[in-house]
Amino acid sequence: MPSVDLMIEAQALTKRYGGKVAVDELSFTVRPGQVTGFLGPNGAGKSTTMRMIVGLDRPTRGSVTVGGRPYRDHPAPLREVGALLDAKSIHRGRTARVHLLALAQTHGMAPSRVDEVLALVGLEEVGRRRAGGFSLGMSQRLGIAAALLGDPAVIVLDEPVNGLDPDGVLWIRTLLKSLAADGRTVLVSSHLMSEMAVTAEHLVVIGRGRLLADTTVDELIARLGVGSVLVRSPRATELRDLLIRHRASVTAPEPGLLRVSGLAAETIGDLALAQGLAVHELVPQRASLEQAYMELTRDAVEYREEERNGS
Ligand SMILES: Nc1ncnc2c1ncn2[C@@H]1O[C@H](COP(=O)(O)OP(=O)(O)OP(=O)(O)O)[C@@H](O)[C@H]1O
Repeated sequence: MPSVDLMIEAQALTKRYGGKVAVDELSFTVRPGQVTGFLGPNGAGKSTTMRMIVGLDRPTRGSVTVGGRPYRDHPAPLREVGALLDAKSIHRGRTARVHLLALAQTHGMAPSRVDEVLALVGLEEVGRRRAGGFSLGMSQRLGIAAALLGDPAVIVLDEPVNGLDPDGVLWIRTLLKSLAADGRTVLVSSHLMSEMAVTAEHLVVIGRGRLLADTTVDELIARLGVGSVLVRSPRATELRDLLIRHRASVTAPEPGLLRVSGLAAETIGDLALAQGLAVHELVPQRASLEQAYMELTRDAVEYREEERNGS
């Protein structure tokens, strides 16, 4: 188990490739003990940011540190930061075990750790098979094994859910949560809000290299007004006053219709019944977290920018 809590801190982090700004003045903090989801549409700059975190790319301006210093300045970086950036970037002719053994040897880790991490990611049966023949899902697991080899306090995974079947998705969700529960700092990127909403507690959302949100999942849901209930009632005005007295926030999009946040549908129905107020419709708006994310990132979707540039 890692003994230290290490934060990832980006300050005005900026990366340019020629005329293209991939990451633009990005500042955020990733804390230990929770899974932080790193979200953004394709081309938002997530991979570039992650490469800078682990020293594979240099910032054009600004900085990113792990535990207060740049990754390159850590004496034994693999023991502090484990990363999966590109699951297919492995020596295809090597077996999974040999791949991990080579990593362990060059970083002064015990060979016994290789079998531990193979078991941890469910690859013990195929450890002696060549990695070149692995499916994307198996490669993802091998990449995660490599990231966990040094028992690091900080884990950075770029799109680890890609290519996994539903069992694999559930497995990784459970793994990430348990790594965070151990007190590790876990940063995981995805372009799927629905997956991050059930995996992460904290979210950093970027679009076109810029920060769009740095908040908890619950706060984001509240801020974007999702989790509301639509209530249709012939006595909407009285019902509205009643719900406000129960600390709900209520808007009236049209006569006879209320949009209520802060109370569950069941509570609204019970309160209305107790006051003898008829309710004709009571519809929880659950599916809209993904929509809210689309709304948040709408202007940041890469192809729109290209459309504008091309026109
Ligand atoms: N080596 C590079 N040279 C030039 N441009 C690059 C390079 N790496 C990334 N970019 C550009 O920087 C922008 C951000 O890319 P990045 O891969 O970081 O985004 P991402 O959020 O990880 O996207 P995706 O979800 O598609 O992986 C993109 O416009 C990309 O084309």
